[in-house]
Amino acid sequence: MTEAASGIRTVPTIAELRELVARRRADGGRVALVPTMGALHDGHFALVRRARELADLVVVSIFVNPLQFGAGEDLDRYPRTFDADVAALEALGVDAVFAPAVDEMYPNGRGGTTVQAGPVGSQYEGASRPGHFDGVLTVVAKLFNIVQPDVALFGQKDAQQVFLVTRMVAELDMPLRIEVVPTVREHDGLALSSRNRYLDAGQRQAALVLAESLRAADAAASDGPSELLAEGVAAFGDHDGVSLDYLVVVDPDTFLPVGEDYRGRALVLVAAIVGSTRLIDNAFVEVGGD
Ligand SMILES: Nc1ncnc2c1ncn2[C@@H]1O[C@H](COP(=O)(O)OP(=O)(O)OP(=O)(O)O)[C@@H](O)[C@H]1O
Ligand SMILES: CC(C)(CO)[C@@H](O)C(=O)[O-]
Ligand code: BAL
Repeated sequence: MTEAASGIRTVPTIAELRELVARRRADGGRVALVPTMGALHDGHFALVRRARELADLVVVSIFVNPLQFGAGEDLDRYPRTFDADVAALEALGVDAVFAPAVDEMYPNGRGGTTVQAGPVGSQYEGASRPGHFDGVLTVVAKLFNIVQPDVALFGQKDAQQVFLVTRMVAELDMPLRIEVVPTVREHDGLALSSRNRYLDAGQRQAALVLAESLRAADAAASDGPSELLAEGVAAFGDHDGVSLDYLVVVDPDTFLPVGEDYRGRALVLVAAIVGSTRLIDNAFVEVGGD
């Protein structure tokens, strides 16, 4: 374990992290966990700031989890900016960075015990990334067991992840609260994402179509689900180098697509490939008027 002057610690092992958390918990302190894959940006920092408000001890995990990447995905080239990440977290008053090696988390490799995300886990993101959410829930469950936080924070940008993690916590009776933080955007509406680094200037501009499609869907929401979807999809019309993966409107309570008679609050999910980079975004809308 290494300790900087201000007291941030980078902890590579489960045993050391458990010890550190147990010491603070013995003083009656509340513990918050912010799980990340590093390459931190202002979206992550919003989670960390909220964690700082909620807890006495803030743990940020940085772990690029191989279990949630499919064959041919960007596991090897996923951006890694560890020193800058730790410096930024130190400035935000984070107490500990849990940064385990892959062997520390999966000493028996792949093929061990995993959490199954269920049917919603194979829809939308899960349809394009088979096994992704089993990998996410498995590592998140491990992190919850290791840190045993009072609260864990997740970003609304990964809406399906939020839904599945919240449902896992409820269905497996995990004793913690999930706090969801709104999506942080660039001034022009692009949702911050570590994968935005893959975009060149032209692709960065083209990527605005995701947020535009959500705005178009919102503007048509009062007319009903099919109008909303038609307008959202139409926004992709003339964007070269962008291919729409899915645009769907779901009931936030079930994550199932809404029927044509649906009225009320709904969630529009969009995913598109810009160049070779897969990006996602989402927005709440009021179907059928306010
Ligand atoms: N723009 C954002 N606003 C709010 N939270 C975010 C944002 N981007 C990421 N997060 C949240 O930060 C946490 C860690 O996410 P992760 O490390 O995968 O970053 P990411 O930017 O989503 O990366 P990726 O490019 O892999 O999607 C997740 O809970 C995620 O939802
Ligand atoms: C929650 C998470 C850190 C699990 O690896 C990851 O899916 C992410 O960064 O959103
Ligand atoms: N932001 C979710 C993690 C992933 O894309 O693998």
